[in-house]
Amino acid sequence: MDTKVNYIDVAVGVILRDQKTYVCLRPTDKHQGGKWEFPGGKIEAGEAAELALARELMEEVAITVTQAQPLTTIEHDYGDKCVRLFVFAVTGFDGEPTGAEGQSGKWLPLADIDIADFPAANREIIEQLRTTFR
Ligand SMILES: Nc1nc2c([nH]c(=O)n2[C@H]2C[C@H](O)[C@@H](COP(=O)(O)OP(=O)(O)OP(=O)(O)O)O2)c(=O)[nH]1
Ligand SMILES: [Mg+2]
Repeated sequence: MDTKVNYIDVAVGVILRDQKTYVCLRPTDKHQGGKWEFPGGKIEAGEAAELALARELMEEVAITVTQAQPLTTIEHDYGDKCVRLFVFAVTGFDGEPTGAEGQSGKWLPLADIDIADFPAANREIIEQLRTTFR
């Protein structure tokens, strides 16, 4: 039996400005649908995480990333799938974030961030944001 875990690698951007972060609502028909998320998506085979981040943030929220730093990497088993999130703090960007794929988006004050609204894998990010960026 193959016991190796196949992780889905995902690039995630915590877009930061004025003590707020831009989050999007995941469509209900998608994995973890109905939860808020940090924009991002699957890293393609052979693609660097930073490049996937820039590509996904252009596709999903129509911004050009000009400054990003790795925040953390999170491995999480949802039971139906395992994800590995490469999380970046996006502190510089051109353009104004918008739900470019028709999804809802909003600037969420870091003071109001609540783990209950995000996928379970995001717990560590939420806790880090509460302490680091307060
Ligand atoms: N983008 C994003 N994905 C997250 C977060 N937390 C979390 O567990 N995930 C999971 C949900 C999904 O299983 C996976 C990301 O997949 P995705 O649906 O965004 O991928 P994608 O943008 O490439 O979309 P698609 O082409 O497959 O439709 O990571 C988060 O904060 N942001
Ligand atoms: Mg996505």
